[in-house]
Amino acid sequence: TGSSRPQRILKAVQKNATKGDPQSVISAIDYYCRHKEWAMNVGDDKGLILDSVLTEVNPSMALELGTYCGYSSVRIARLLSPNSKLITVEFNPAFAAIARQIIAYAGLQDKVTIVEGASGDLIPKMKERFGLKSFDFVFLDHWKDRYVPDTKLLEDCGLLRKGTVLLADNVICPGAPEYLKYVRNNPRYESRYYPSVLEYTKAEDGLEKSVFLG
Ligand SMILES: O=C(NC/C=C/[C@H]1O[C@@H](Sc2ccncc2)[C@H](O)[C@@H]1O)c1cc([N+](=O)[O-])cc(O)c1O
Ligand SMILES: [Mg+2]
Repeated sequence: TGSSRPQRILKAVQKNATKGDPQSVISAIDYYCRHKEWAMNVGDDKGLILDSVLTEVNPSMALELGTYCGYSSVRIARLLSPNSKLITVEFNPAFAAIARQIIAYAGLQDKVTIVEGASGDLIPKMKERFGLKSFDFVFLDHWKDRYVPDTKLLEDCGLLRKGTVLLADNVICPGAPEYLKYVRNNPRYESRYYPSVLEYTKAEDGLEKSVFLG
């Protein structure tokens, strides 16, 4: 039994990045996944769009669905203001364990809370568990068939407020057609598509930004 891809990504971070330097962690993962072994991080092309939306929103409370190795957790948390927080939800304990180490290596452990479990189970418990009113920003990057049910769940649990920004990865590749239909035909959302490429490839992909109108 050899190592897993997430374990090899962690090794590449420990070998090539500087402890406490989030940008070097991001660059180390991007280099490894572009030149050695592809992995499903949002990546450097779509990452620049994520960065620009985050800078615009400047969220106090951010939610990420689908942590994987923590690449986008680091991208998000490095741009948060002091006292702002990211909650990231991960279903697979092995992935969560790697992500925790990568987030800590970047020095961002005080800004990021990784919760292990399924988004569908955890979203209804978030208000009570974290004493929060609502999220200012949500990054969707988990199972693509969970984008619509979890968006509806966030609405129903009162976790979205007027102006909350949802940003969804992979709306073209692998694709989230039901989600695009849901947010684009819904008067409660103002949506915009940001064209880009699938991480580390030339295939078409993009991010959908949707503002909840309340
Ligand atoms: O499948 C993709 N992403 C699914 C991601 C899933 C991640 O989220 C949880 S599932 C979960 C987490 C929380 N709650 C419930 C379930 C998994 O353990 C994984 O860490 C994907 C695929 C490609 N691709 O090119 O094939 C490219 C991408 O950028 C992708 O994001
Ligand atoms: Mg993705």
